Amino acid sequence: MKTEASHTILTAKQLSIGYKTKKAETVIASNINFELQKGQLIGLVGANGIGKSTLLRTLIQVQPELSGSISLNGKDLKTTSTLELAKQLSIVLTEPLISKNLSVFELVALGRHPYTNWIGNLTEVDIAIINKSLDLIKIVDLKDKKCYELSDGQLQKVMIARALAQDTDVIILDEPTSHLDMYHKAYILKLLQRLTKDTGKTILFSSHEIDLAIQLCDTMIVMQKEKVVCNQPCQLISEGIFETLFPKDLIVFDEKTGSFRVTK
Ligand SMILES: Nc1ncnc2c1ncn2[C@@H]1O[C@H](COP(=O)(O)OP(=O)(O)OP(=O)(O)O)[C@@H](O)[C@H]1O
Repeated sequence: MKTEASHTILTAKQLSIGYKTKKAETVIASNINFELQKGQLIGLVGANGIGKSTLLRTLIQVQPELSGSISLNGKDLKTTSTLELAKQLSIVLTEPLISKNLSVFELVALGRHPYTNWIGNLTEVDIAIINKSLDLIKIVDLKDKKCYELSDGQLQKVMIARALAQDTDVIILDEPTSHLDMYHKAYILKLLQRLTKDTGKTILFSSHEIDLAIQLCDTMIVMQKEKVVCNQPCQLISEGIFETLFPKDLIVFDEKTGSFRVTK
């Protein structure tokens, strides 16, 4: 629900996403409309292969939309330069494309790249922001460790700290909970929820952890074959959206508990 103080930060209008070659166009999803509000935690869910990563890649402009528009803080992304975009939107990918030979501090420092000169010299302000990011994620003690010494859960926290150091309004994460055990899945999503409250940033993540997303998100985007819907989790439950997400032969959604269970 929109309150008077709400502020729309990321908007998709009549968005159609997919893949285009010289010969053909494959539409993965169309008629996507949403308005994401500042300071919210937003979960993007849907079955395997439905198009979550395609949508996120389109939102971060790694691939072009087929049609429709995306705007960030009221400005169409088509008219936003790469550098401008890097100051407004940061990304955490499932498989980090980084050298694990870097120390944790060095990796988090990469988040300052859009602001540093071409040699990458860090100013005192940059260093203060890096340290604040490490502190917010509670990984100051890992600062001097090499990334290859970290567990998957620790590395995920470091990647989130890098995104924080980039100091953008919006952070987008593609499956931040993959490779993690049950405890760390909940830990990371709870951490993202805390960050939205502590920093006012808008965080959008894709995940297969629908039960956790229902409990923690302010808003969810649910991708289905026929439609993409965006609403508060409780509204989506009452609209019966989760019941139609998967074939009912194996798992069913229990509206009372807001979770899935295996059929007997
Ligand atoms: N580079 C590509 N070229 C053409 N089609 C692609 C490409 N990448 C993905 N696809 C197709 O787009 C569809 C959506 O894939 P996508 O990876 O976005 O789904 P997803 O919801 O993120 O899946 P998962 O939950 O399994 O990660 C799939 O049918 C996939 O085969």
